[in-house]
Amino acid sequence: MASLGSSELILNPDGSIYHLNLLPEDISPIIITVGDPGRVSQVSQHFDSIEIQKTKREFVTHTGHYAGKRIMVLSTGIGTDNIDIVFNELDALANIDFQSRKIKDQKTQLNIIRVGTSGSIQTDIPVDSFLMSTSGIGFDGLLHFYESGHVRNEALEQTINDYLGWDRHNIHPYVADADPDLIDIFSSNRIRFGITGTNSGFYGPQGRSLRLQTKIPDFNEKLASFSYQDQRITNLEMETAAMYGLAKMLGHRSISLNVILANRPNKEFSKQGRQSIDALIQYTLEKIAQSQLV
Ligand SMILES: O=P(O)(O)O[C@H]1O[C@H](CO)[C@@H](O)[C@H]1O
Ligand SMILES: O=c1cc[nH]c(=O)[nH]1
Repeated sequence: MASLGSSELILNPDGSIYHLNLLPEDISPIIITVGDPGRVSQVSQHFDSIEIQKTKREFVTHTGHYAGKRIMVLSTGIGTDNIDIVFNELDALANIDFQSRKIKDQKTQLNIIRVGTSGSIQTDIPVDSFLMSTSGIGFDGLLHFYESGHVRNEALEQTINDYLGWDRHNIHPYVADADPDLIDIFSSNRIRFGITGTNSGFYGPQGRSLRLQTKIPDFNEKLASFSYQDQRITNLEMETAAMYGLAKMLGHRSISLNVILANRPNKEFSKQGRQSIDALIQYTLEKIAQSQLV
């Protein structure tokens, strides 16, 4: 097997990976991702000890210990463009030998758990509730750049594309599912479930209009009216579908948990977002502590 060239696997002078600024020993197979760099310490403040703190651009990492488990929390910033960087570089840290620049024979599987925020498109999913994404519908296009057909949920993908008929707008979403083992670990009666729409923007791509007119005026309503095998599209955010697709292609496991900050049809926004996010962080850490994850 040929070595990966220095323009492909890019390492910093200290041997760390290009964007995340991490060495292979800095990571743990239990990884919490958050969008907001400020949310990293909101997670790690609950750790029993913090071993590593590193930062570059929007990528802040704290690795530490919680209830006897080594856990890392990493900020991804906003959007699936960053998710592409984060997942490829986390996988490189786990599964590429940085000395030989060759892919390791023995792979390490990572468990990547998003603790994020999102907007509900259903009237009955209130602000400050917790939602687990069983599938992600990617309007962002990232998976179209990879050989990803084998990991996508093609039945749901076909159904949603037939229903929307938005090929005329150059919009052809892909679909990828959550990892079933992580669904079991993080489920409880505190969690709502739904299909999450992931898009490449916060305003027009989520049907928001301040001064600019959107091209599809009933974007959110059309998504909210879709159903598939008793499941609905419940919420919109900017990372989940790409996380699910990339995790499956790379042989990792991923789950996305979100606090609902906005209820779009009810035109409400949480007045206690920080407390709700902290509650989801503590819920997630407890579920990790109780799990067999190592
Ligand atoms: O709070 P995070 O995790 O960043 O998630 C949501 O918030 C950001 C937009 O405000 C997007 O990243 C969206 O996915
Ligand atoms: O409406 C929302 C709220 C949070 N994050 C999003 O991406 N959209």
